[in-house]
Amino acid sequence: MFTTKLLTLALVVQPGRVLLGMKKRGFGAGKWNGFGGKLQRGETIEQAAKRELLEESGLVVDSMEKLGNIKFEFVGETEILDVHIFRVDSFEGQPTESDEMRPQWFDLDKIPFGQMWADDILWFPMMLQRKKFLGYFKFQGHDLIVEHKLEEVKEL
Ligand SMILES: CNc1nc2c(ncn2C)c(=O)[nH]1
Repeated sequence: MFTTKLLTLALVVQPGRVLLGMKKRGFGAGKWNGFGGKLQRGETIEQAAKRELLEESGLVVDSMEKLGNIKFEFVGETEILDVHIFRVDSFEGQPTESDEMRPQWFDLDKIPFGQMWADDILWFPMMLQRKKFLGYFKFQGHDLIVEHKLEEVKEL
């Protein structure tokens, strides 16, 4: 009954700040988010995360760690979004606007959670503390969380 779509999400973190992108079109347009998207045929999740970051921000990953996995359900829809979340601590290049994303650095005490997906404020602190986490969020529309689970885990 449910199908699953694998997606990647990469958060680029430097001391005291995080890079977010303003999504310019498509799913989640108008929200600040990390960088990511779907896997191409034959790609691993890690390869897709690196490719999507390069395509959407112009940055080449030097080091990246898998920190989270969140499954999203939307009431009335049968496709589960299975989002694999990575933290990027070192990269090459300069953040560059793409068709999809307008990148901007945010101080960690000024993250625009009010203009992000409603779940982000709940798991960002774990990602910033390098904690590993598993989550499940059920959304009603794109703004209301009607159910969720979020736990720190030792291993993903
Ligand atoms: C539904 N909440 C949510 N969805 C996302 C996110 N990143 C990519 N996608 C598809 C996110 O942070 N929250």
